Amino acid sequence: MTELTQKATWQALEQHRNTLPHMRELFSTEPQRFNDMSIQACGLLLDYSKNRASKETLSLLFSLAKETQLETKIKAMFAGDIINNTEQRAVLHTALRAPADKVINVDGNNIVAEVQQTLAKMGEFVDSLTTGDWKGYTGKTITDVVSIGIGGSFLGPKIVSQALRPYWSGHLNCHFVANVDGTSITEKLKGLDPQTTLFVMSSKSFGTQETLTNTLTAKEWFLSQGASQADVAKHFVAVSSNVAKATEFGIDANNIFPMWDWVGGRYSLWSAIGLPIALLIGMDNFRELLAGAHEMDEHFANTPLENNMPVIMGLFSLWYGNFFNAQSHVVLTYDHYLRGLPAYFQQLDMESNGKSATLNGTDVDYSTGPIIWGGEGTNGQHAYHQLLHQGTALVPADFIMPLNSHNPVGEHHVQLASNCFGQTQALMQGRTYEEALAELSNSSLDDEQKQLIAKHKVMPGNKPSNTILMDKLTPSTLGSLIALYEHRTFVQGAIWQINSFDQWGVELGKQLGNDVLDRLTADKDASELDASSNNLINLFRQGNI
Ligand SMILES: O=P(O)(O)OC[C@H]1O[C@H](O)[C@H](O)[C@@H](O)[C@@H]1O
Repeated sequence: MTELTQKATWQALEQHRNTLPHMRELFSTEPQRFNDMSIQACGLLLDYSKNRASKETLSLLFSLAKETQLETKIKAMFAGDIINNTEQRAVLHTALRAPADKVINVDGNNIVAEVQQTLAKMGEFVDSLTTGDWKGYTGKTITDVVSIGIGGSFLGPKIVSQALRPYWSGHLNCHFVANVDGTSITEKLKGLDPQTTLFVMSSKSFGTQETLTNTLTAKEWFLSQGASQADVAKHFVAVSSNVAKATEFGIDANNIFPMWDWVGGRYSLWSAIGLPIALLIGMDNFRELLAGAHEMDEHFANTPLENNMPVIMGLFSLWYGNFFNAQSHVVLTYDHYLRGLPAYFQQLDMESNGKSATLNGTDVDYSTGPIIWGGEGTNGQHAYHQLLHQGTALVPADFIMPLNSHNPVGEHHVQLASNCFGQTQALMQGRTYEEALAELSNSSLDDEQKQLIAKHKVMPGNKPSNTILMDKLTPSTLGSLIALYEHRTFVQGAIWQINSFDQWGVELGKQLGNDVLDRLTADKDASELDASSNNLINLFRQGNI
């Protein structure tokens, strides 16, 4: 057994789990529950009252957080300690949104100054593109930006740009290419004019196969349409921590925006990786996004655990994963602009906390990161909510909704809100057999049929959810919301004593993929591989089944 599961508090939580009454009962005996179990910070309200928790639960969970030195670990992250121990790196995405006068030293350099310089460089670039000063090789204004990147160098900019659609301020449009599947770039390039298209190649390492291949294809397309090699500088810029490699690739050194190894890919939208966002919403709004995230950083770093939003959310997720065997967590956004957020949180959390070894290499004997999934309300209500309500798996849910819509047409928003709140209520209270039977009292069914149908209409309830509200979706509230989930991920990783900032699990597939590529392209024999891989390779070479 690991130290964590041996802790008296851990064991007390295990005992305590079975003593909790149904949430219906908790609500009926605690009229103050919403007041006691909701907090406001950074433009967000978190209602966590619809959780399987009493005062004792909370007190045990906070004790666990304290005993696992969560507060010390939070301080260590903000101070730039080398908390990513397997890569010997600091973890400082928070420095990307720190105020300009803050000093955070890494290896003797004040990184906040470097961050500010890069933001200024981004600002100049955004200005020159949005004013139309930056011209393409035939003197035309740039109208389209194609962002090429994958993983953390793709999803953040894409989802945030989508979420902040009401803030797009200029004439630019932005397209995203990530997958190495040639269809992705081919379809994106259709209809684009090389004279008015600019490519932003985003790769922290500048070594990612998909991004290099897509950029080469983009460059070939560009050159094949009449542009010359000398014109590339006006149409290709890069964001990378590997400036040398980017220059070698042919990107003009003046057009490379730096990032740093103390920013993890999935935490990097706040850096120059966010350039596509800034191009669409303007630099002032981009700075608002950073300010919102910074506000959440301050809240996380300085608020006692008991009132700390990311801590509370992290602890509840751990509560269900470790003590109720919940294997997944659903994020339900009741806002069409936020429809991509579940995928973003999926990348953030699953790449961070999908680990099985503790920091010192011991195997864990408890669940770590859950499967994060989700979608847009109300669509999901007509699909997978059935399982949330009556399935055998326990799936804790987060409901996210702005109180005011950017598109207040007719009755839409009030209907959206009624669905959102109605769902959390149904999950919590459920429907008993007696209630279901009573609902059928006026039907023409005979008693036997009524009893059968009533049985199928029973909903156990007691299904946990958090509700997160904001006045309106703005760059600032979105910044706070994303930072909230970043820190929630940190809280869980810290208690589980895992490294939330490396991703060794993605390496083997890449390595073997490269080996397979050799076998597919160089006709290298594959018979020494397992029979399945060997046959699949042969079928691909053959080109038909
Ligand atoms: O930005 P890059 O170096 O191109 O990396 C792109 C992505 O690929 C890697 O395999 C990781 O799984 C991601 O964390 C990373 O964001």
